[in-house]
Amino acid sequence: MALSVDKWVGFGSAMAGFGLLWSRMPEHVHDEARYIISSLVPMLMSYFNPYQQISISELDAERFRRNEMFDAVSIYLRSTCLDVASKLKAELGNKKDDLLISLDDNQGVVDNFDGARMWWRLCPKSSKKRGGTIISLLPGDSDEQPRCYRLVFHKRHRKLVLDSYLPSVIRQWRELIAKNRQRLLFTNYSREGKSHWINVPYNPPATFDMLAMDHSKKDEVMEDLKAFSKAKEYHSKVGKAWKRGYLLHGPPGTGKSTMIGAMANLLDYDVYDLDLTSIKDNAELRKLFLDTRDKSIIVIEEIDAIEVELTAKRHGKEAAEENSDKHLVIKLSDNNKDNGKVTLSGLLSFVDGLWSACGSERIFVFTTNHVDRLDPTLIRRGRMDRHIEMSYCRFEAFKMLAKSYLDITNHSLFGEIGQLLDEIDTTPADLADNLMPRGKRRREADDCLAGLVETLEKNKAKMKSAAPPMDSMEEAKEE
Ligand SMILES: Nc1ncnc2c1ncn2[C@@H]1O[C@H](COP(=O)(O)OP(=O)(O)OP(=O)(O)O)[C@@H](O)[C@H]1O
Repeated sequence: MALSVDKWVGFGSAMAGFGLLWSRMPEHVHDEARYIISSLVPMLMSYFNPYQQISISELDAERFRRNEMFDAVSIYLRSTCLDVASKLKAELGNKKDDLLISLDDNQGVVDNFDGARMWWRLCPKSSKKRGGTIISLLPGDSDEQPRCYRLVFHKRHRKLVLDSYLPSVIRQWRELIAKNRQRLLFTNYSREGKSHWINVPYNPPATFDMLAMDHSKKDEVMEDLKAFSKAKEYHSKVGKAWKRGYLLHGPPGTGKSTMIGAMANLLDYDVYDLDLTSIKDNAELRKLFLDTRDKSIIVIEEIDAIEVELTAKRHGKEAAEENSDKHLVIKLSDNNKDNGKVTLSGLLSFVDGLWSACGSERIFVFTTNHVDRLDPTLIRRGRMDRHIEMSYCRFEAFKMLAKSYLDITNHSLFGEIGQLLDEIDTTPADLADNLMPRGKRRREADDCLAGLVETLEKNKAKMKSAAPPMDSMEEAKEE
C-alpha cells in the first residue's frame, strides 16, 4: 500500500515533533522510554511473526548432564532428512567400520510431517560473553553456550509439533537405539579439572556358562539378576529406586572381573568402570553418576585399595559430647594427596542416597580382595544387596573349566586332580592358565591334565615345606 505525499509530509512532521519532544525530556524519562520500547519490540515482532521456534540444547539447563532430546533429534535427522543437506560431517561409530554421517554446524534441513513443514538447523557452540567478564557461581556454568538444534514451524502447527511430531521423533529414536544397540564399556578421566566418561565397544567373552564356581551359587546369582531386570513395577510399588548392589569378594584370580563381564552379557547392560582416584570431589562424582545411562553396571574395582579414614571432628570436649557427628573421609591410597577429595558420604549418596534415585535399572558392583578391610557402612545389606564370595577352585568348578577349555566332561586323571584341589587352594585363573594351549599346537587333554597334576603336586610340596613342622606348632600352642 503506497502512502500519498500528504501523508508522508504529515508523518515527517509528526516524527520531527516527536524528536523535539524527546530532546526536551529529562534523562531518566529517556531511560524508561528506552526500556518500554526494548520490551515492546520483541512482543510486537513475535505477534506479527507467523513462525515459532524451539531450541534443543546439547546440555540440560544446569549444564549438568546431556540432554537426551538432542541425541534423539540427531539420530532422527540422520535417519530421515540427510539426503537434502549439503554440509555433512562423517565420524566412525562404535561398531567397527560403522560410518556415522550427521549434520554439520549451521546446516539446515527441512522435514515434512502430516503436511506441515519443519525447518531444522544445528547451531554451533557460541560464546555467551559479550563485553565484560562474567563470574558465575552456578555449578557447571561456563561462558560457552552449548550446541543446539533449532526447530522452526508455522504457529498453526504448534499443537501438531508438541503433541505428535516431537513425540514421534522420540519414539523413532528409541526404536533405532534398541535396534542398533552396541554395548559399551565406559571409564572416567579428568580434563581441565572436570571428569568425563569415554567409551569403547564392549563384547566381553565371559558368560555364566563358562564361569567356574559353585553351581547353586551361580544359579542363584543369575536368577537374582534376571528378577532384578524385570522388577520395574515392583520397585515403583514399594517406592524403591530400581537399583541393586553386589559385592564380589575373594582372592585375586577367582573370577570377580570375569563375573562382571558375564553379568553384562546376561542382561545386555553397559559397564561403567569408575576410577575414584581421578575424581576431584563429591560434586564431580555426582556429575559422573548423572551422566550414566539406564541399564548399566557401575563398577568400583578393588574398593579395598581405598583406605577409609574415620576422623571424629570435634571442637572441644563439650562439643564432642553434644555432637557425635563424624566426618568421614576416603583417602585414596595412591599417595597422591591432592586427589583424595571424595568422601565416604559422597560415595554412599552415589550408591544409595538421594541422587541414586535419578535414573533406573542400575547395578552397582564393588569388588575386593579383602572384604574384612572395608568399612561396614559401605557394604551393609540394603546398600550392597548381595555379597558373593568368589573362592578357590574345587573339583566341581574345575570340571566346568575342563569343559570350557578342553571340551571334556570326564578323564582318568579327574580323581587325582579333585583330591589335589581339595588339599591346595588354587585359583581358577591358575587352573585356566594350565589348561590354555601352549604355542601353536592345540594340546591334547591328556597332556594338559598331566601337566596340571604335576603343577599341583609341586604346589603341594611347596606348601608343605613352607608350613611350620607339626611339633613346633604343638609347642607354640602349649606356650
Ligand atoms: N571363576 C572363574 N571361571 C572361569 N575363569 C576364571 C575364573 N576366575 C578366573 N578365571 C580366569 O582367570 C582370569 C583372571 O580372572 P579375573 O580377572 O576375573 O579375576 P579377579 O578375581 O577379578 O582378579 P583380581 O582380583 O586380581 O582382579 C580370567 O581372564 C579368566 O580367564
